[in-house]
Amino acid sequence: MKEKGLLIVLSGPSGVGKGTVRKAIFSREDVKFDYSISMTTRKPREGEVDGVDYFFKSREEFEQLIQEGKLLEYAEFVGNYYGTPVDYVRETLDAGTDIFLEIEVEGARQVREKFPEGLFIFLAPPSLSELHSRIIGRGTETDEVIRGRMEQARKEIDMMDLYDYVVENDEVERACSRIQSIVEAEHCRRERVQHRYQIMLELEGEQ
Ligand SMILES: Nc1ncnc2c1ncn2[C@@H]1O[C@H](COP(=O)(O)OP(=O)(O)OP(=O)(O)O)[C@@H](O)[C@H]1O
Ligand SMILES: Nc1nc2c(ncn2[C@@H]2O[C@H](COP(=O)(O)O)[C@@H](O)[C@H]2O)c(=O)[nH]1
Repeated sequence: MKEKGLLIVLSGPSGVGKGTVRKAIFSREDVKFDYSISMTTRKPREGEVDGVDYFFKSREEFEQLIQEGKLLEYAEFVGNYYGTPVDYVRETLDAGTDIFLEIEVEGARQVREKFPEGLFIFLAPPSLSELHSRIIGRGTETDEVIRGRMEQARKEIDMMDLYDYVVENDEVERACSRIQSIVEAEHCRRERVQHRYQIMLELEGEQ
């Protein structure tokens, strides 16, 4: 039977650099995993493209998707819905390809319940003041939204111990390399477990 792909979840507070790090990882030539494009009811930012950055939906459309069980997880984050289409994730994993989700903390908690065998990585800021500077520096949110996201960030940072790994995003390329190393190490660990299991089966067969 074909081995399933690895589900990789990158989470962390808004503005820490998840999107920046994810794009930098996917621009590397040796990357073999796929990216799950999320659904959202947020309005597109300048330059964002439907079907590339997100699938942009109305609230009615999003609620319909929830009703139909089309989302692996979803959360309402500072006034908008965000969610992961379940079919694409399952098909990719079944095809033996790793899939990468970049989602907020409540969604990550839901994914953990459904896929405890996934790899959960928390991207942490060097400090709260640096997080604040980054989110302001991006220049995409109003002051009110920034306040909401910073408030949320304090709660999210409190949950980082629930993750398999915490990676500091001090410098983008360094954070990418750390994440890639973690994924490689996880693959090696799984191969060892699988190998051990096969040997145990052989031993049992001999008895
Ligand atoms: N290591 C870094 N050092 C300095 N600035 C960074 C670093 N990583 C990201 N940034 C900057 O921080 C800002 C926020 O980054 P980004 O949009 O990737 O965050 P995010 O976690 O994806 O945010 P959100 O969750 O709101 O989508 C951007 O302006 C980005 O250029
Ligand atoms: N629970 C989910 N969270 C998601 C998903 N896709 C993105 N996100 C997170 O939402 C916030 C805000 O994103 P922004 O693009 O408006 O800045 C951020 O933390 C994203 O990581 C998802 O499918 N599910």
